[in-house]
Amino acid sequence: MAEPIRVVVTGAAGQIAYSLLYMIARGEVFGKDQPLVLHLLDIPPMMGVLEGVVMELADCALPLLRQVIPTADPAVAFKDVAAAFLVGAMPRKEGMERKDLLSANVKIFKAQGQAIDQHARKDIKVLVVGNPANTNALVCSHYAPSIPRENFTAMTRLDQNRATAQIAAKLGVPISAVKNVVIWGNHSSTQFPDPSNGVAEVNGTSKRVWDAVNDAAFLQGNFVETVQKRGAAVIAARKMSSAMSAAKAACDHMHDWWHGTAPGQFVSMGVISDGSYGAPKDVVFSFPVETSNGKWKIVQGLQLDDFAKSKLAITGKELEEEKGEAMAVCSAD
Ligand SMILES: NC(=O)C1=CN([C@@H]2O[C@H](COP(=O)(O)OP(=O)(O)OC[C@H]3O[C@@H](n4cnc5c(N)ncnc54)[C@H](O)[C@@H]3O)[C@@H](O)[C@H]2O)C=CC1
Ligand SMILES: O=C(O)CCC(=O)C(=O)O
Repeated sequence: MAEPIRVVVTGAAGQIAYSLLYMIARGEVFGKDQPLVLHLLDIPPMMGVLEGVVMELADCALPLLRQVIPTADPAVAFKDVAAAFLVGAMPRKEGMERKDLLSANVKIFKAQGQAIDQHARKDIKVLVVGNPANTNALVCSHYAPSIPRENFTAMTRLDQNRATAQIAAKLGVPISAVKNVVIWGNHSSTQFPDPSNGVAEVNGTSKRVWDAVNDAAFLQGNFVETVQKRGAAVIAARKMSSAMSAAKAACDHMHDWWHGTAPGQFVSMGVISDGSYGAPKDVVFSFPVETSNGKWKIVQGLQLDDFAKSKLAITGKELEEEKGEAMAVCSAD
């Protein structure tokens, strides 16, 4: 069996972590033959709750879990870690936009970027989940200059999973029959869920999602809005933000980054933009990517119509504004 790897989850006493830790420790992300040492970071007042999570992890009797290190010290949490799930941040309440969290949350990601820079492995893979996820990932990378910028990513896989589920339901096919419906831009209500390169297996035949659904008004209207506003709909219903589905999406994201995507499969990841498809450069923008050997590559050559281009422009503008605001907050600190 392989040597254990160290994996950190921040916000480890929170609701997403409660689902996420079990999935990671069962081997659903790094593999069923990859032993793990789990580092659990939370803030000092949550250490009592975290102790309960540690007890439960022990009581799960998971063969791959070699050690659990609960801590409130980022230096301990990030020491020698190969992968980081940065979940710990304040969630929004009903009526707020995710960017309303920016001033409180970016400072967390500045401090954690600095700790990653000093203590983590230089090939660490960082997934930022805490909102506003794209801009937090940008800030985190900015304060970890010794680590390549492509090692910092933000989660838009939940949005992709939501979009895929909406299309599958519309067509009355299983989720596994729908592929390559992707998310562009920000994990916010300006994101653009794009079915135009999606394919679906319907009655044994592979079709473009666009042709299979055959309802442009739905694909450019209700579908887009439902995915954009799904997080808010869950908050309105649950009075708490999505957690089980967020944990599942975090596992999907890291799994595909770690192990690679299947040939021809696109997944959505917030990654540092090189300006592809006219997106602003140097913001963390969600693109369709393919992954192999632990690296992601933006899928090139997809066609964007005028509708799609206008949506990318809106979400790109929002990311540039968030970047300006975040950097101002961080430099005022
Ligand atoms: N990107 C995405 O698709 C999604 C992002 N989110 C975001 O994930 C974040 C976490 O959500 P939940 O787990 O539901 O929240 P939660 O409030 O249940 O848990 C957050 C945990 O983070 C901890 N925390 C706060 N500051 C910290 C710090 N400096 N270091 C370490 N831990 C810290 C808190 O003490 C708490 O235990 C929120 O910002 C939420 O908006 C949630 C769902 C989807
Ligand atoms: O919507 C939120 O603010 C919290 C959870 C989230 O980001 C989501 O469900 O997409």
